[in-house]
Amino acid sequence: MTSCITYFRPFIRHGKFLIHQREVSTITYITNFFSKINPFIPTQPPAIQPLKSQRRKRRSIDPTTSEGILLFEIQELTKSLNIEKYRISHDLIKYYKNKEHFRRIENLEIIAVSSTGKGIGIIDSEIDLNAKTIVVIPFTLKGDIVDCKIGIHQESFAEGHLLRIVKPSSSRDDSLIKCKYFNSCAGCQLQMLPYSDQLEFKTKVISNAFKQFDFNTRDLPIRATVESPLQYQYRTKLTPHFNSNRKDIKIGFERDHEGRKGIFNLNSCEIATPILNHALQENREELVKIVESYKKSGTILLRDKSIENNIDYTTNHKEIITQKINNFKFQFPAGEFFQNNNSILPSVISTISSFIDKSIHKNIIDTYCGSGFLGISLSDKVDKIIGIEISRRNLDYAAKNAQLNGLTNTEFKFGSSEEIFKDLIDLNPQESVVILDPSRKGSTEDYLNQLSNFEPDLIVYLSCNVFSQARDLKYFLKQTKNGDKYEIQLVQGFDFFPQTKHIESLVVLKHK
Ligand SMILES: C[S@@+](CC[C@H](N)C(=O)[O-])C[C@H]1O[C@@H](n2cnc3c(N)ncnc32)[C@H](O)[C@@H]1O
Repeated sequence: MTSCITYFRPFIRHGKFLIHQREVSTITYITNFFSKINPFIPTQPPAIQPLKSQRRKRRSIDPTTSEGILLFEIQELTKSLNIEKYRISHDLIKYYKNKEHFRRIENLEIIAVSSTGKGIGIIDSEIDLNAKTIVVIPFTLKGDIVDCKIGIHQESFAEGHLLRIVKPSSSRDDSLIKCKYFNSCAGCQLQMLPYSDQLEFKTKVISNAFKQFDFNTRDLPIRATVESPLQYQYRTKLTPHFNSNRKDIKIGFERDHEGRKGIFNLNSCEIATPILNHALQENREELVKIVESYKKSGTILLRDKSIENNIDYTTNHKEIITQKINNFKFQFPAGEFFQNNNSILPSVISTISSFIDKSIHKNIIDTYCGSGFLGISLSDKVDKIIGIEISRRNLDYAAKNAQLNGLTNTEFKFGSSEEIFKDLIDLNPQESVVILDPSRKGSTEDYLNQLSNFEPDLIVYLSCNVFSQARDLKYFLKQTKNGDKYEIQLVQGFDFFPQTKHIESLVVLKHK
């Protein structure tokens, strides 16, 4: 009995909850049960330890990651709601991590949606009846009333798992959901939201990102997010995971369902192109054969290689893929980076084009150039394109793609983007456009300082992580030598990834 009391102690003190939601936790049952059979079980909560002694040194959290974004947005929300005390005891974090205890909450109202695409609700803390616990619940919208169970506790919030929508938000339309795995698969977050609302959500994410990095968003030219012509069936590459158990092979994605994790079998993905769905369904035996040849878990590549009337896919990382965007052809190895949603690429190119003035701009410096997609697509706007890329395989294809499209005005260099600036001494900065399109983590201070010293007339920053983009732009504008000589002329999202929380963001800066 003593060990039972020790085991349940953190919860027994909360046999009585004074909360707005009706709580039906297993703990309540257990507490009631033990209270009945053992009168020595304390009915009053023991004194709560002073905050100070419970506080651990906070690890530093990268503000451009999901965790950092949530932390910032939760702080903003609690400030706006005047909730001074929201916390989770570290004893409880440890407890939840070690034992699988779930607390069930009924009729919880979702009061906001974070830029991570997850809804946020507030419940009373389990450790301190005067404090609140923030709950973050995937697949929910502002205004939904839900039943959920509370799982693992993180430092600033608890993970909630949706059990049931009790009353839907006025924005929710579940008839729009096309995928049978929606609510279970971690891939898409927004299928229940009408597409125009998805675009609005993404514009707000962009605004949140700039706000997080101290921009006054009212002064920024943030334009409405550009829609994707294809809202389903657009993804040209999938990388399903497989497990290590060869007797029960599963090929699919990470589950995100009622707190259960792990890979689940998936034989369709509504956002992927039809040929990739064919691979997942009809050609599943082929995929299983490939997986059988591996000993461990991993991912399998599915790359759409359809072009014109030739509809096909490959699983071979080295196979050379050809894609046609506008009037240009691009080749690259199937396992290397290429943009994933071809349908929206022409509108990105035409937006960037609209800022390039043939009478002023003579050079484009395409940094983080991959296989040359941006520079080559804009090659008819200027006299010279110089690209730089850190992946040798991508770089080789940038040079080959220039040839494939009959271009003679390009030069592609191998190296890290910071190294390009020393080679630009012969170029007139006032005639130059610098494009940067780094990966999720963004650029570096070294790069941004050199960019500022070079002082090009136009800077075009395309990013799949608007939070690292906003961080970089804050640094560039405020902390580099010539940053204050630039003004932001455009901030615009492009919906490269409909039905998901992701957004591609384009920012254009012009020398004043
Ligand atoms: C988001 S992709 C963009 C590629 C290209 N702009 C496109 O649209 O296809 C980012 C590229 O940056 C490259 N990269 C990453 N770090 C780099 C660095 N320090 N210097 C140069 N290229 C880098 C990656 O290999 C990848 O090809």
